[in-house]
Amino acid sequence: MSRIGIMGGTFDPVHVGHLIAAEAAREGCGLDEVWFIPTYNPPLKDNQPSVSSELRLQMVQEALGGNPAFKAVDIELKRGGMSYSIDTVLELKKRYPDASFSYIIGSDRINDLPKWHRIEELAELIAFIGLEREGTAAQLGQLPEFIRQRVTMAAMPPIGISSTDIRSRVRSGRSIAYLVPDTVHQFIKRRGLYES
Ligand SMILES: Nc1ncnc2c1ncn2[C@@H]1O[C@H](COP(=O)(O)OP(=O)(O)OP(=O)(O)O)[C@@H](O)[C@H]1O
Ligand SMILES: O=C(O)c1ccc[n+]([C@@H]2O[C@H](COP(=O)([O-])O)[C@@H](O)[C@H]2O)c1
Repeated sequence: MSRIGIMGGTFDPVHVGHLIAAEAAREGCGLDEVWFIPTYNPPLKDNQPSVSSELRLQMVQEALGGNPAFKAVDIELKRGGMSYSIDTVLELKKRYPDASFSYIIGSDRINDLPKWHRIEELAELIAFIGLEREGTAAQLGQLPEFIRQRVTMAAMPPIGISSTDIRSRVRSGRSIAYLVPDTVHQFIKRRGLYES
């Protein structure tokens, strides 16, 4: 049975923090593959994404390059609407009954888990692989028991990079070199994304 990690995100834009988190989860939890799934409309985010879902998907594809263990999956973009993880997990389990899925998630999002749509059902269907994110420690002790028992932490070097900071850097003409893969950097420059 293949073990698949779901790396869900807005990826507005994808950055090396996402890639390092995915690799840490893959290695730490013995995953066969990590599927990067850009949201169409992210729940619990106040603002709409700055660029279209097609562009966010294309940047993810650029970032993953030829890594055979990483793949971009457009299931949420095709579904449209609010990208609730419960809908994605139900759809993936139906389509791939022989795979085993876990959800990769940074510590900022771990702390939000009780607010996720139909979380009781989701936590029964899937386990979470948590990664500490610089600036927001995972508060596992604050989570209800039914969620806490489904979270396994994997180690990763703390990476203080966010898409918010990258967007703000581009807007103010500062460098984003090495914060995103070079292919993504060129893509952003070529299309003038995030400049205003
Ligand atoms: N630097 C990082 N270290 C660990 N996990 C991260 C890091 N950046 C993002 N993640 C995790 O990746 C997933 C997708 O994140 P998302 O696409 O929202 O990026 P973001 O940098 O948090 O974006 P924004 O700044 O726009 O909120 C979430 O689970 C998030 O916790
Ligand atoms: O299903 C939910 O209610 C839910 C609430 C918040 C976040 N998520 C998922 O968590 C992933 C990371 O979210 P974000 O907002 O950091 O891009 C992404 O796949 C979202 O769809 C899911």
